[in-house]
Amino acid sequence: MVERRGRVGLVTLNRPSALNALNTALMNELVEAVTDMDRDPGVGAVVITGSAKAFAAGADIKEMSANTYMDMYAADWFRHWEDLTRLRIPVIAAVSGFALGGGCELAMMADFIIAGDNAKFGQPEINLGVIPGMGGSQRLTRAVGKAKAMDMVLTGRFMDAEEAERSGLVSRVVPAAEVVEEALKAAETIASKSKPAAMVAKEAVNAAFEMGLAQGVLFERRVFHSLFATEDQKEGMAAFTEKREPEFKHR
Ligand SMILES: CC(C)=CC(=O)SCCNC(=O)CCNC(=O)[C@H](O)C(C)(C)COP(=O)(O)OP(=O)(O)OC[C@H]1O[C@@H](n2cnc3c(N)ncnc32)[C@H](O)[C@@H]1OP(=O)(O)O
Repeated sequence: MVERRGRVGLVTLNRPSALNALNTALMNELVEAVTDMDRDPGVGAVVITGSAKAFAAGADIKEMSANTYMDMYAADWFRHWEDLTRLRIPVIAAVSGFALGGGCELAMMADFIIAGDNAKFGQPEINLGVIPGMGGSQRLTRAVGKAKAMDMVLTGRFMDAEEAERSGLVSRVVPAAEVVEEALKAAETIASKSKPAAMVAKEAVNAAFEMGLAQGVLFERRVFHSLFATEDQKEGMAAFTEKREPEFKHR
C-alpha cells in the first residue's frame, strides 16, 4: 500500500475487488500511513491513488448498512478519517475511474486532484437514502459552487473528468494511464521546494476557506514574514541573485 519515491510518498488503496470501498481497516491503514509520512522530515509530498477502475467507490456500504443511529453516533463514524485534512504536507489525489461518495470526499480532502480522463465523480448517497457524510456537501460546494453541488447531491448524477476540470473540482486531466506518474511528477516538484514554504503555502490557501478576506490576508502576511526565519528563504533568494538553482535544506 505504501511506497517511497525519494521525497515523495505514494499510498495506493488496496481493495480493488471491492472498487476500494472504504472500510474501517482500509481507512485506518491509510490514515496511519499518511500520518507517518507527515511526521517524516524526509517526505515533502504525498500522492494517494486507487486502481485503474476506481479511486474509491465510496464508504463501504456493506460495513455500515446494518448500523443503528447509536452505532453511527457513538463511534462518530468518519470522524477519524477527517484526520487526513489535518496533514501539514501537501497531498495530491490521483483519480482514475470512480470517485464516488466517500471516494469523492476522500479525493476532496487532498490539496488538489489530478484526474485521469476516465474519472467519474459523484455523491450518489441519495440513492441509498442518506447524504454525504465525509464532508461532501461542504467541500464539493466550495469547489464547484451551489448549483452543481446541489445537482450532484440531490440527483446523484456523476460528473466526468472534463466537467470536473471545467467546474474547478480537479486541477488537471491527463490520460488515465498516466495519472499516477503525473501526480508523482507534481509531488516531486512540490517536494523539491522548501518544505517549510510549501507547508505554510498550504496553510495560507486553506485559510481562505476558514477566514474572511481581511483576516486571511493578514494571516498570509504574517506567515510570509515568518518564512524570513528559515534558511531556505536565504538560500532561495541568494540562488536567484547568483543565477543558480537553490539547494533547499527544508529548514
Ligand atoms: C461517505 C458516505 C456517507 C457514504 C458513501 O460513500 S455510500 C457509497 C456511495 N457510493 C455508491 O453508492 C457507489 C456504489 N457502487 C456502485 O454503484 C457500483 O459498484 C459502481 C457503479 C461504482 C460500479 O459498478 P460495476 O457494475 O462496475 O461494479 P460492481 O459489481 O457494482 O462492484 C464490484 C464490487 O465492488 C463492490 N462495491 C462497489 N462499491 C461499493 C461500496 N461503496 N461499498 C461496498 N462494496 C462496494 C460491489 O458490491 C462488488 O462486490 P461484490 O461482487 O462482492 O458484490
